[in-house]
Amino acid sequence: MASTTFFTQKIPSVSAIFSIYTSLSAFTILFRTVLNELIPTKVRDFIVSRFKEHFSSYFNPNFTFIIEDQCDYVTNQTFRAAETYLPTLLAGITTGSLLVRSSNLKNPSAKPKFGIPVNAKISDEFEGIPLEWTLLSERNESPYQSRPKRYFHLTCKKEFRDKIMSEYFTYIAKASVKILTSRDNLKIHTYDPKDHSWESAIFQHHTTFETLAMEPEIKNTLMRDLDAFSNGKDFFKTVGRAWKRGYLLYGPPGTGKSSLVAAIANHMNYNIYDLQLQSVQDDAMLRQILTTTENRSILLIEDLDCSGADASCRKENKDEGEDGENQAKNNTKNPQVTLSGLLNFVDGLWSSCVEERIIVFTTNHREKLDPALLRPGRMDVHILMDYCKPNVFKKLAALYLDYIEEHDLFEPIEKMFLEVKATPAEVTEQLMVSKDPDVALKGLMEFLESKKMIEESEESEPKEAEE
Ligand SMILES: Nc1ncnc2c1ncn2[C@@H]1O[C@H](COP(=O)(O)OP(=O)(O)OP(=O)(O)O)[C@@H](O)[C@H]1O
Repeated sequence: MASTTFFTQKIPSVSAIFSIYTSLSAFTILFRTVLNELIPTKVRDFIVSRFKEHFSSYFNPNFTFIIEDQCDYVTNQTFRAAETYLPTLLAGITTGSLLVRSSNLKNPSAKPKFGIPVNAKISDEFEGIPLEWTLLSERNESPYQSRPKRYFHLTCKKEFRDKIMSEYFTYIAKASVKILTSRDNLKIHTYDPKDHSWESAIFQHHTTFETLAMEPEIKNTLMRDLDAFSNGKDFFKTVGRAWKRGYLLYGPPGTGKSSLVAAIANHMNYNIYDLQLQSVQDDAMLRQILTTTENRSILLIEDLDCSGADASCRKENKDEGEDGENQAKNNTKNPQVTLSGLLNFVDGLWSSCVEERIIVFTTNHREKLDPALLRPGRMDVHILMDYCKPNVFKKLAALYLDYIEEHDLFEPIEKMFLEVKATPAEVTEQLMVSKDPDVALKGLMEFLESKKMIEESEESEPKEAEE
């Protein structure tokens, strides 16, 4: 009897349950309607997302590091290190795809290189800790960048977070430096103003210091200077200077300025960033462009006297009678890359944002450059690439004519070089006419003689006019 009373007291009747359910449903509908009516969608989404985030992070055993491609307006060096290091782990890739690239024009049958596709997961292990990398990409909202924004997710168990933070990132930074130092292909990057990004190509220039004809003393001094620079990390730190070196290569067209840049890149194993200053809108853009270059690289700015940042061009236009309106038009093409903006990179605070950097300026007219660019400390070394002289000729003859060291025509040709202005480019053109030294050297001698006659007649022309 007691048990019957218990059951009749504790278990509600079906009608009672139904009425509770109806009331609850009505309350839920009412609550949802009030929520929808009173709280704006954005606020609701925010509350829901925070709620989810809180609970998922509470229960999620993993921790994720996010490594963006850019930070503080410069390339994120951790991103760069990961990009270099991860292709060595492609055996651990768990997504069913891989990028295959082959850009070696020298050897089309060379083994292709493999890259990381977006969303692919790559496994790594650090001191027994399993890790997972993912490359992600999303639309870029920046007005200066049309390329997608890329970033890595690195995931590990929460308990290893501190160890990864303190040791693993340093480990991949060191590993990437090792990989870059032993890379077999150099790259040349050119800035694309439409896309606001650097376009890359494999750099296959064969010129080395061996094949470059220069006065031996200048060449040896330059090579020693480059080696001291590359081994000089501690020195630059001790004396409190940015680890960079500036070279100004000047001389007439065809004397080997571009060839020398190639020889420096091959000697140092540095990539080249070739920047046309005319394609840069203003100093802010210049800063953004230059801070997205990598360490251990050459920044090349050719024909500096015509870059627009240098006052000489504008002055020249003025001298040639360009009126104010035309000058203004030209200035809108390149409104605000100023000399001081450029100097800031050569010498100022921004010059230290990339490490182990060589900056090379070339010009055919050093005398036209703004004196501010030539002041001590701006460019560390000035190198004149001059017209061909006997020593340079001998080197070119040896290179082009099967290591020839002597020939009857050497003496008269060497004498000619003391009187005639011929560039190494002109000389190599003559030497390539034949593999037979008699034919090639005879052709060169005739070329120099005809040049001498032209030069003499040009010199006498103004005198005749005066008479
Ligand atoms: N010093 C040199 N040693 C060997 N080859 C040279 C040298 N100078 C010029 N040449 C030859 O001439 C070609 C043109 O030279 P290069 O483009 O390097 O000259 P440049 O001074 O940079 O000319 P520009 O001022 O017109 O750019 C080179 O590809 C190379 O074949």
